[in-house]
Amino acid sequence: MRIDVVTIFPGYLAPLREALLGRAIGSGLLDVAVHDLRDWTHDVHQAVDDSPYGGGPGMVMRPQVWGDALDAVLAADERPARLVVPTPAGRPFTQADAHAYAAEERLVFACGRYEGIDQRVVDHYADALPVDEISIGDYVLVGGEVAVLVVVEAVARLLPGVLGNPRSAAEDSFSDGLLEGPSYTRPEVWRDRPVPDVLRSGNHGAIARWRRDRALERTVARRPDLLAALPPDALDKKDRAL
Ligand SMILES: Nc1cc(-c2ccc3ccn(Cc4ccc(CN5CCCCC5)cc4)c3c2)n[nH]1
Repeated sequence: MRIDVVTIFPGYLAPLREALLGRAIGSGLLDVAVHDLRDWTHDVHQAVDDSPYGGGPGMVMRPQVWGDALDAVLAADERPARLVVPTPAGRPFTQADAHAYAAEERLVFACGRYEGIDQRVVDHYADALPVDEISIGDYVLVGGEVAVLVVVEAVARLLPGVLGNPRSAAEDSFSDGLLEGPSYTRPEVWRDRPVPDVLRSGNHGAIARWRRDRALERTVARRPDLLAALPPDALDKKDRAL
């Protein structure tokens, strides 16, 4: 998979080259190119923003610079691409989106700053390729770069060969619609807190039941919306008895 990121702060994307993702890039599983939007400015001030039509706070990013940048970046590789534009006003990015993006040959991310990018940029490219305006949560960041780090990490870990232990991606929380329950490792007792006995019993049926119960309890307490979204047959009689 090829990933391109266009931003006025290329340094913000440096963490992509660390650790797991750094190894994925090194092993050729992932090809990441970060581009400085200002390379496509032509004025001495390298202006990328201007005042919003209709008034309002802050500045809006100019369409011309983004058009020149995205035309050049898209033309640099013939693989079909999906354009992903983080925004507070986007559709929520989910694990299902991460799986869908992991199947793409190429992702191009447009990182806005200020109050965002002139809407005509998204509208223009939506005539030529799939464009997603996505939010990573109901809070307002200063720009799209952190959202891109989140999305790239969620997608890259799903690529075959990137994770040392592929089972863990397959057994992600949300994969069965519930939050995952608590995890424990050695020592058996830590600061007078023992590991739950069932986990040391070797009784795999009882362990599976206990883990399911803890996942249900946690989901009820923290994410009742996930329960409501479960298909009707997702909870069995024992689940409902909890
Ligand atoms: N999930 C998520 C993604 C982002 C994100 C992504 C991309 C950009 C580009 C710029 N910013 C900053 C910014 C600040 C203020 C506004 C205006 N808006 C007015 C009404 C109330 C909400 C804010 C918009 C954009 C970005 C923020 N934040 N959170």
